[in-house]
Amino acid sequence: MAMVSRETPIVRNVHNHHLPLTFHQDASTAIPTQFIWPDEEKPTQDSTRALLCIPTVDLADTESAVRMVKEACAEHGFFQVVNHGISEELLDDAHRYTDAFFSLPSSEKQKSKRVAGESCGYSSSFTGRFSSKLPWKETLSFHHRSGSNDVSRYFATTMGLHFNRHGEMYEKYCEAMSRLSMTVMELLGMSLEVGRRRFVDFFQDHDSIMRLNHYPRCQTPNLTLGTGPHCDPTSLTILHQDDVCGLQVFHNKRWLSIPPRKDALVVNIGDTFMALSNGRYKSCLHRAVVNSEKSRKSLAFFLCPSMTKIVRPPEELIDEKSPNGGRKYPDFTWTQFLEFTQKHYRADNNTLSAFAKWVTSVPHFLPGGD
Ligand SMILES: C=C1C[C@]23C[C@H]1CC[C@H]2[C@]1(C)CCC[C@@](C)(C(=O)O)[C@H]1[C@@H]3C(=O)O
Ligand SMILES: O=C(O)CCC(=O)C(=O)O
Ligand SMILES: [Fe+2]
Repeated sequence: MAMVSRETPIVRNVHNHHLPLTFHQDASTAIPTQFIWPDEEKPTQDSTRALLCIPTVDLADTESAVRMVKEACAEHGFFQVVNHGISEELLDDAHRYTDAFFSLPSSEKQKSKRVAGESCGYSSSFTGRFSSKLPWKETLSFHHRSGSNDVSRYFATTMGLHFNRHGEMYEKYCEAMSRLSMTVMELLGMSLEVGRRRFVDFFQDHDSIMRLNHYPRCQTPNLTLGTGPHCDPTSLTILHQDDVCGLQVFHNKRWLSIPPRKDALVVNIGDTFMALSNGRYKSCLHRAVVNSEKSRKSLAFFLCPSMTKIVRPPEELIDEKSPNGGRKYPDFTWTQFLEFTQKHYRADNNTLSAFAKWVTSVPHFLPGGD
């Protein structure tokens, strides 16, 4: 049986889940068919070179920050922030601990295996969820509620006491991401002229998700994707890339790479915030490509409202005279939308509109319904 090199995820044969399909990456060995994406979704050579220079928002200059956020979010929903207050030491620690986790033997990582229907835990290539278009990645996701010790408890209980320090560090990282999310929510509130506190108050009791992405290098990077094309269904994503290029945004009908910048955090609007802005701000299609030279990591913090809060735009953003009473999307809760993305749908650029049709077609699901 071919030895599995460290760079390649272990893929359980998706047809009979018990037979691990191991394979060794070399020039002659094609990757398993489950990882090969359809031709129309495969990354082409030119897309790895075309760059998207997203606005660099200096959080120390509020006036220019509001203006730049407004322009970016109305166009593609992506910008990067500098002077964000997250120390280089904390960012380095987060990457170092992430390297340590993904370097563990698969048997250790499987201890935190994602449970079906749950959005947290460890997953290698999502073999338990999808049977084709498998992403060339392994991930670890966990919940973070502000002021709780969810994260350190998750690591201590799921991974064992020798992971206490991981948990404490990620708890600190998530608290820092929460604080930064609120700063961005102030800018979004001011840019939409609904007031600095409007969205900060809405997300006070947020129930967010932290996701660590590890993309092993791949001998045939043009056949697969690290993360397929999608719009984040969440409200706001704050992402730190390592020094390897891979994040791409679909803009002006082209896939454009966002070059990594160690001192910056990439921020993007998700579908839930697009609904909160009544469609004025865009949640944008993006993906992650892999390469044959180096593995890549990204740390993504997904801000999500508390599970039962009704997602409804401020009155100021609703023009009653427009069709549908001025509403672009129906009321919904994040619980409903998250379940939709986990059970019915692989997130893509139609997720929110498909969800809007689904949630209004099932009246007893409507919040406040009987
Ligand atoms: C709520 C979430 C679901 C996903 C993780 C967070 C926000 C982004 C979502 C995701 C990354 C979109 C692309 C597909 C997905 C399956 C993935 O590649 O991980 C999505 C995540 C998920 O459903 O686990
Ligand atoms: O790894 C990246 O750069 C992007 C990952 C992403 O889009 C996600 O996890 O939602
Ligand atoms: Fe994403």
